[in-house]
Amino acid sequence: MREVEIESFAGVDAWAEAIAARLAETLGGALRDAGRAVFAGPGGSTPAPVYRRLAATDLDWANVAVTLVDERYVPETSPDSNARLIRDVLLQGPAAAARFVPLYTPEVTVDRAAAVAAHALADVGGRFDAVLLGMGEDGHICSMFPESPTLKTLLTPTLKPTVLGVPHGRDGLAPPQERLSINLPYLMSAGRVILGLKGATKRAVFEDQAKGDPKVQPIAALLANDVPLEVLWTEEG
Ligand SMILES: O=C1O[C@H](COP(=O)(O)O)[C@@H](O)[C@H](O)[C@H]1O
Repeated sequence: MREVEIESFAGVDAWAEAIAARLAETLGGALRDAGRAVFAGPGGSTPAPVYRRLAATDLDWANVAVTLVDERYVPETSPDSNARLIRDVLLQGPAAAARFVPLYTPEVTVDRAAAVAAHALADVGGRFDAVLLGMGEDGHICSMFPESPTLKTLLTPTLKPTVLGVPHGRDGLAPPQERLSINLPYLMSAGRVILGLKGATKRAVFEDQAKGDPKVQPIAALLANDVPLEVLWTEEG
């Protein structure tokens, strides 16, 4: 199991600034090398300060594709929509020129929507240059939830990068939502993966889960496989 240093920052501003700068550096490098770049980020309560700073970065956003690492199976009109957060906070200012690739489409089933999303991500190269992750207090990243029936498949390192449908269960939302999630191979093939953590509880959860079973614990799976992971933490929750 690989050791990854947890980099600590004094306050949310310094933490968000550092994450946004690293994401922008990696996206800028991909734009220079390939003329295009792909970013994938989370929803939830953590990323907004990072998205606000990244949105204002001077990048060739017209050649950047922005997508999600996971999505609740709800339309963007729902307050639970991760796409809504991306549109409201990241795709603003200079970053409004980016191409957004949502994961949610209204299909007959969540699995059909996952297949459509997998195709859409393949259409923008099937690989992410820069990824931002959040983590729930149960140790989930993306929509890789403990005891979820799709967890082992999502964490299987030998599959191709794809998007899977996740049945509703322990996501903490009321009512629980079906989900769409990228799988671990998408993180293994990424150029850079930054996990942003806030608060003492999440740091303790990360350190505990890092010692877990990579077949069923997402943090352990990140460390047991070749994910280019950096962990940035601030005490301020
Ligand atoms: O439900 C989700 O949870 C995780 C963690 O959310 P946070 O509020 O603790 O930051 C998030 O990364 C994911 O995108 C989201 O769908």
